Amino acid sequence: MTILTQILAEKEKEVVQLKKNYQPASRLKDVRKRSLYDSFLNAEEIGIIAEIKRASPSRGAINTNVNPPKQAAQYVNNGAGAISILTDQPFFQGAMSDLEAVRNTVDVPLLNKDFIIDEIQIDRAKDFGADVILLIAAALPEQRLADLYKYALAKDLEVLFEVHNQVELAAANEIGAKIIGINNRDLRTFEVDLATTEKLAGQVSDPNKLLISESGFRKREDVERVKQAGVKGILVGETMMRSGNLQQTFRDLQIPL
Ligand SMILES: O=P(O)(O)OC[C@@H](O)[C@@H](O)c1c[nH]c2ccccc12
Repeated sequence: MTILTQILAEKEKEVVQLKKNYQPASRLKDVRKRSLYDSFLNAEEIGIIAEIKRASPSRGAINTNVNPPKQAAQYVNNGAGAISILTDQPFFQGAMSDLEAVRNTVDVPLLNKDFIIDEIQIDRAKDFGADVILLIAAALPEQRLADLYKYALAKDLEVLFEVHNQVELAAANEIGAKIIGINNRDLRTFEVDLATTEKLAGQVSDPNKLLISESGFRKREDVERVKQAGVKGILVGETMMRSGNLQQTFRDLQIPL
């Protein structure tokens, strides 16, 4: 059984509980919409989505003492264009309350990073302050992805549609995803290879698609590589969470387009 399968099995249980217990109610103090698409598509620099990730199945504990709103504020002060908040608890030690806390601290677009398999998780993401949700092509059949995509749009959320190979990229196009995340990490094997972005980004010619490269960014040359491939943004987790000098880390990774 792959890790993705294990995570999805846990999500099934979480969704059962949510359907029993979750009382939909917006917690938003500031309802203004923050668009990842608009802010990244025509930017003059590579956009950086900095992630809050305490731990992960592939890397174990990363930074379990993080204070999410404080960390998010530092990300934004150093130039992050958006923040990703991992809210999965069993595998990543995140929480929905992290998202809410960050929402009340910074004003950039927020991505709720989780394994979404059901509409109720989208309702909850919206309630807790997400502007963008993640849909992982590898997690669900295409018809289900299409349904969830539509549901999110109807709730005025944006979707980062995550792909890792050509079949998944074809699904993204079929569904009409405007923001495509190319994950350099294979969620089945954990192997990270920036060539994934090089291969897949070259197959997207529509200038109205916003391409984001995800995972494995450590140094400037990594960003140069995916910039050549045509992406407008990068998603950086571990390097941010381990950085002892965020100003320096952002200086290294932020390059003009
Ligand atoms: O820590 P990294 O290598 O910078 O990766 C960040 C991000 O791309 C990664 O956390 C991620 C990409 N897709 C996901 C799906 C679920 C959970 C996590 C992820």
